[in-house]
Amino acid sequence: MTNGRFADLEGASVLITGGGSGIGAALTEGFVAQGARTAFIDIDADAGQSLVGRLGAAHDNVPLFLHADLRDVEALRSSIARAVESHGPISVLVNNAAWDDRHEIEDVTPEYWDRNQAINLRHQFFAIQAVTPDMKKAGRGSIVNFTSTSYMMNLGTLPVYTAAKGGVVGLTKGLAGALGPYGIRVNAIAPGWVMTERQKQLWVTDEGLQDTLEQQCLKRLLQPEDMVGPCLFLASGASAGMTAQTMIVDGGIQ
Ligand SMILES: NC(=O)c1ccc[n+]([C@@H]2O[C@H](COP(=O)([O-])OP(=O)(O)OC[C@H]3O[C@@H](n4cnc5c(N)ncnc54)[C@H](O)[C@@H]3O)[C@@H](O)[C@H]2O)c1
Repeated sequence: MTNGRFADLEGASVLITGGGSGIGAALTEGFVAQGARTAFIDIDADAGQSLVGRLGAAHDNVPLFLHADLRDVEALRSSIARAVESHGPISVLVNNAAWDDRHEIEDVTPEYWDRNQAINLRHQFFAIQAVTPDMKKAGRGSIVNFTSTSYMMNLGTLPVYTAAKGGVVGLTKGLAGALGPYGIRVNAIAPGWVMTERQKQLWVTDEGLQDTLEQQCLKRLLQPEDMVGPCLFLASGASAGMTAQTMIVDGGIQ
């Protein structure tokens, strides 16, 4: 896949949440390939270390893996502080981590609700809160929040997740308004169905794939790498006039 070259990302200090596997790992690799000083936070130590090993063998700018649970706001804050210590003030934040758990309405407890929102919505706000003081000082910064087309699709199997993903769009627009005067841009990416290992292991069925391909304009399944170009574009000065937007990357359904 060709992602092009975004010269201003070379040497940029980039932080990606959930960057150890799935779409996040493709994003980590994409930013490393641009020459960015890339840090990623993930709860999965094995995935994080193996990604560092793989990318370290191919690139000089080895990414920094920060092992933390993003539901723990203090752990998130201290991970961000470590990224800043190693790479300098963050100029690009990618809020990617999520947990697309399925649930029945009657099984959702207040504790489940809070846990779900903590990984699907809350950490995005607190990561933004932590990086914006430095971005304000620099007078620039780009934030990319991952939402999902699922919140527009009346899916019945994961309403707590889709509520959070709808919230990501509201968060994106609200913070774009608050941070635009400081030169900080906040945009979102809404992927369609992307064939990560987790999707293949847990949710893919022949019928689901067939339905998706029938609905998509593009008659191929989306891969994690399909999210990289759009994210690099939103992170870089190539999109300097864009903020408060949600870019849909779903092969043409919405
Ligand atoms: N894959 C899809 O089809 C799809 C569709 C629409 C939207 N998205 C969105 O794209 C983004 C990436 O999705 P994905 O499919 O790659 O997800 P994934 O589940 O494959 O990967 C998520 C990553 O986040 C990490 N993570 C999960 N919980 C964490 C926690 N508490 N603390 C720290 N790290 C944690 C995981 O270890 C993993 O590396 C998400 O925001 C998701 O909602 C994905």
